[in-house]
Amino acid sequence: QFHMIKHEDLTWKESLGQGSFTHIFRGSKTDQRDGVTHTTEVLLKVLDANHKNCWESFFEAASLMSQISHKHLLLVYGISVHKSKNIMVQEFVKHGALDLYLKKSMSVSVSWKLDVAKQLACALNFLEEKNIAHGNICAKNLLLAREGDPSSDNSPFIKLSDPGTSMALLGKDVVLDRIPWVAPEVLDTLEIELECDKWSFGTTLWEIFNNGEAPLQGQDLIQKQQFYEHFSNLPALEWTELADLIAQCMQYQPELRPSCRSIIRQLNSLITSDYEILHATGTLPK
Ligand SMILES: N#Cc1ccc(Nc2nc(N)cc(-n3cnc(CCO)c3)n2)cc1
Repeated sequence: QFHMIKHEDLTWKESLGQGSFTHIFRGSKTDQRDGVTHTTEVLLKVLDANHKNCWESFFEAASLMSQISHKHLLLVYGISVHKSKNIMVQEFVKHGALDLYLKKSMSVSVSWKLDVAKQLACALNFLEEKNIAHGNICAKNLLLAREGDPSSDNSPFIKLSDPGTSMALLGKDVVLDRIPWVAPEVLDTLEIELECDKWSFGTTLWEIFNNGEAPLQGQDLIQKQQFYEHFSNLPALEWTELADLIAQCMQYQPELRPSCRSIIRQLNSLITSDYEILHATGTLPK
């Protein structure tokens, strides 16, 4: 169920960093279509050689993304296996990971952030309708395809990346380090259900409205584990309606978390609320 890409059709460029057990590189792929050679810019995601045993899960994650297509889901062109290297070939998303973008550009507006949040909620709604849990929702896995800028009215556009290697295969420490994105119930079961993505959506909302700052930044694994043991919550945002939505998503009882439809409805009312005007001008419209 995968398109196999020949290694010689890939060109490798600079390293762009790393994820869990993976390294990512900018690159390009060439393919012949009706006798014409096409060169496409791609992102090459390579599974670390010392985690070769995870290759099924690595490709499982990718195949999840290539079985279904949606405008806010990352496009995976295929895989390439060469000697001991397992490579996922993804579309190259122009502006990269959202967490880094938010940290760099502190000047995105409240409506920009709400627009991104709504796009993520739509992607999750699409997955929920297909009963597919993603399992690794976070700002680092949101890729910015279009910046959108305040001057012209074009808005940002994001794509949800593949979930990467499944929790079951990641070491306990990697799972603990994903606190507070990973839902509390996952620590016991290592099973990902739809409700887990709602929890992670709440954490990601918190990140977006804190300009990409990681929640529980700098806390060690013990402190992170205690955060769940004490049923703690993230510091509430000033905007109470938004803080309420985050709190609804980050409820310790999975069945109490809102449906995607409810999340989208609440985001729509925040988008139409006067907060943006009040926030921008300090006064409410007459
Ligand atoms: N400067 C810069 C710059 C860097 C990267 C991209 N593009 C891109 N395209 C993708 N398909 C995936 C990613 N990506 C980034 N970090 C991860 C790991 C966490 O998911 C994945 N980046 C564009 C510009």
